[in-house]
Amino acid sequence: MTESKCKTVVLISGSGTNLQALIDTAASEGAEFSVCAVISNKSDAYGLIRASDAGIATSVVNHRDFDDRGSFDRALMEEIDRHQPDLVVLAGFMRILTPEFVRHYKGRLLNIHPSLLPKYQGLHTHKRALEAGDDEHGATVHFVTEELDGGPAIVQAVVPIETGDTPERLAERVQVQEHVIYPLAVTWFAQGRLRMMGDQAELDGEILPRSGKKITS
Ligand SMILES: Nc1nc2c(c(=O)[nH]1)N[C@@H](CN(C=O)c1ccc(C(=O)N[C@@H](CCC(=O)O)C(=O)O)cc1)CN2
Ligand SMILES: NCC(=O)N[C@@H]1O[C@H](COP(=O)([O-])[O-])[C@@H](O)[C@H]1O
Repeated sequence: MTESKCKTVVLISGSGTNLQALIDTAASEGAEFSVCAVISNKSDAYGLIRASDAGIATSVVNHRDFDDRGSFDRALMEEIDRHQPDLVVLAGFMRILTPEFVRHYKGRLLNIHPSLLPKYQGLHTHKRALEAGDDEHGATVHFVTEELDGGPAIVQAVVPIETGDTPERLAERVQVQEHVIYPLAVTWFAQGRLRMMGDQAELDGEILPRSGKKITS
């Protein structure tokens, strides 16, 4: 990475509240990274409006326009690489990526997942945590690997589950913490403090625990 800011491309599929948190952090005094482009697989993603309002380049690569995952991912890679990013950030991006894509961005591809990984990989995590009777839930920022939501964890926010919680109410409280930990992890990467070492994450030269650095709300 040169002396200039860490160039980040953000991939979205929906509302973009995590994108907004990254945009706001990138716009703040002393920010260590910039959001240079936002790419969505869905043309109606509200996150595209958030990016446009912030003067950030946007594009849509719709997975429905391709015959298979491989061709979609190659088109996505071509669009991403036009911006020559230092880091690619998945922020509510809802497509499973192929091994080819993951290899291409290995070590510079992050995701935020709405659970305390390794619990509840995949979808519908809030509902699953409630149905399991867990007393806590949360979110995890991790490096992306071929294994779905199985990459090395970087940072986790723990959110207590409250009596009467619904998946929607729980998701709201989890997202408040997502908007804290995602900018934090991206900043660590931009500062050159965070890297992926094999199947582990390393911060300031120290291997992080399996579930990442814990932040309790
Ligand atoms: N190879 C990887 N790809 C992706 C990862 C990853 O860790 N490795 N993380 C996900 C993000 N994610 C959860 O955090 C996730 C996104 C999407 C899905 C999924 O089942 N997608 C379906 C379509 C669902 C939809 O369109 O609503 C699919 O792709 O068929 C699971 C987990 C991003 N990719
Ligand atoms: N498996 C991926 C996944 O479920 N990601 C989740 O989607 C939401 C996106 O919200 P946003 O578009 O408002 O940032 C976030 O809560 C994120 O954890």
